[in-house]
Amino acid sequence: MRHSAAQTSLFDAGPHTLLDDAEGGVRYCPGFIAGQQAQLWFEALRDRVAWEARQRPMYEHIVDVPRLVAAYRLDDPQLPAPLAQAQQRLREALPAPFNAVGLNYYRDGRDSVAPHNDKLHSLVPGQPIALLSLGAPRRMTIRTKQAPHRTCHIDLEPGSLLVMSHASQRHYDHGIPKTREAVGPRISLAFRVRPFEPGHR
Ligand SMILES: O=C(O)CCC(=O)C(=O)O
Ligand SMILES: [Fe+2]
Repeated sequence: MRHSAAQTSLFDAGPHTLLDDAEGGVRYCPGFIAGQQAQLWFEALRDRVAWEARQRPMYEHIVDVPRLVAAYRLDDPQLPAPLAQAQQRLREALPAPFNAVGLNYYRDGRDSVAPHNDKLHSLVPGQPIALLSLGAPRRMTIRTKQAPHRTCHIDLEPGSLLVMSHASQRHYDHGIPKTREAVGPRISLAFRVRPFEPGHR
């Protein structure tokens, strides 16, 4: 890891190591972005991103993906300002050469993401995934893939950053379960290092 004043401030914000492995495991940093800033980014992205409602096959049916999504390459000239600013903040804190961001918009407690690991073939080995949370808090469940399953729950607060190692994707699944509790809307930004081919858009 690179050492810089900005990186020290990441650690000053009080990261918690939830799981450990040779690549940094899974770390949670509350207050990575100030609350007011997180709220402004939430509102701007909610209102300006061209959110997509997707469908996917499940067994012999086609089902709605239970959240709205969007994705950008970070070199996109149309990149919304909050994403460029968030990328800059990440660059101060982590050495990873993030080049892509996936956005998830959970409108209410019925929206969710099923337990999964991020697709390893579309990630550069050794590079982390950084999840920045905006809007209402939601609970994430992280679970060992192998029995006996060990489960950890973490409430992802607005302005928090969750950094997951590439290695952690092989051994753990993560998801945002549905909840019957009255929860407000949440947007997550998943910054990744993708193996884009030169010239590919
Ligand atoms: O919303 C989150 O915090 C998790 C999103 C996620 O796991 C993903 O986009 O792959
Ligand atoms: Fe994921």
